[in-house]
Amino acid sequence: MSVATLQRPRGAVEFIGASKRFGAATALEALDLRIAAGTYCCLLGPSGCGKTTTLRLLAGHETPSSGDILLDNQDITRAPPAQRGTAMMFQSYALFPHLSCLDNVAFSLRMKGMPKAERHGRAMEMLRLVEMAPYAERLPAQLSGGQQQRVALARALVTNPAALLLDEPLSALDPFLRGRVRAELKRFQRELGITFVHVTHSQDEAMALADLVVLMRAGRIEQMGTPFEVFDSPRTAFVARFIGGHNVFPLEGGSIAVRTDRTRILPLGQGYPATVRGVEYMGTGFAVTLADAAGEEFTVLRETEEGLAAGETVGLSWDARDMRPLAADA
Ligand SMILES: Nc1ncnc2c1ncn2[C@@H]1O[C@H](COP(=O)(O)OP(=O)(O)OP(=O)(O)O)[C@@H](O)[C@H]1O
Repeated sequence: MSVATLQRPRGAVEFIGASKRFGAATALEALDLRIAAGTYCCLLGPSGCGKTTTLRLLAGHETPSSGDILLDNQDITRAPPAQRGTAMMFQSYALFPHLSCLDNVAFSLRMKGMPKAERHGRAMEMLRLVEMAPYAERLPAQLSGGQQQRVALARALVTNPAALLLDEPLSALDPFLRGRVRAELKRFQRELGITFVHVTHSQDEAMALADLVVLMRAGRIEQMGTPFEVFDSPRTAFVARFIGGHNVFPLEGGSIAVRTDRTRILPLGQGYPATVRGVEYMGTGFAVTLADAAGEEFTVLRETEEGLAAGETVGLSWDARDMRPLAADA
C-alpha cells in the first residue's frame, strides 16, 4: 500500500446551528453535528430530509442561511469549495470521456498549475491505491462501471482531502458490484484515515459502512449513533420503521419497538392479537406478515411456517428485555 496509513486521522467536521432555507422552504433546521476525525459517517433518511443539502453545505456548493461549519477547527462556512479540504464524489462518476484515466485523475492538479511530471506521479499513486494503475491509459468508455467508480474515487482523493463527500456513490451499480465497491470504500477510508461523509437512502449501506449513522427527517437529526445503537435502540417509531427489522406496537402506555426476529407467534388468546396476511420463504427462514385490527402491520421472522395460514388470528409476544419504549413522534 502506497499511502501512509499511520497518519493522525483527519477531517473533524462540525456543523454549529447550521440552517438552510430556500425561499420559504427550510431544507435544514439548526443542524448541530460533530463528526470526529477519521469517521465513516452515513447521512441516512427519506427523500427530501436534507441529506444532500448537508453535504452541499460541507462541500461549499451552498452557503448556510445561518450557523457555522468547521473542518479540523477551521471555519470553512464561506470558503470556496477548492480551498476547504473537502472533495466530492458524485453519483454519476462524470469522468471526462476524452481524457485517459490518468489525465482524469490528474485534472484538478493541472488546474492548480502543478507541473506534469509531479501531477502524473500523484495521479498514478492514487490509481495504485484504487488498483487501477494498469488501466491508466484507458478512456472511461473502455472501463466497467465499477472500474469507472474507482477512477472517480482516485480523482476525488488526489487533492488529499481531509473529508471525502460521497453522494449516493453506489446507487448506479448493480447489486453484486455494489457489495464489492462498498467493501472497498470502507477499506480506503480506513487506510486513508480521513472522514467520509456518505449520503444514502439505504439502511443496509449505512449499517454496513458507518461508524456514525445520522438519520435525518424533515431537515433535522432524528437520531444518531453507531449502527448498533440506532438499530438496537431506535428512539422513535420513525427510526424503528426507517431502519427496518422492527415491529412497532401501539400499546396503551405508549408505543414500543420489538425486533422482527425477537417477536414470537403464540396461539390466539395470548399476547397482542394480529391476523396472518402471508408467509414468505426467505432462504434462511420465513417472514410472516400480520396486521392488527387497525391495520398496523407486523413481521415475524421464524424458522418454520408450520401451523400458520393466511387469515388466522394469533397472538404476538416478546420478552420484556427485547422491548424498546419509543418517544412520541414530533
Ligand atoms: N435549490 C433548492 N431550491 C429549493 N428547494 C430546495 C433546493 N434544494 C433542496 N431543496 C429542498 O430542500 C429539502 C431538502 O432537500 P435535499 O436535497 O437536501 O434532500 P435529500 O434528503 O438529499 O433528498 P433526496 O434523497 O431525494 O436526494 C427538500 O424539500 C428540497 O425540495
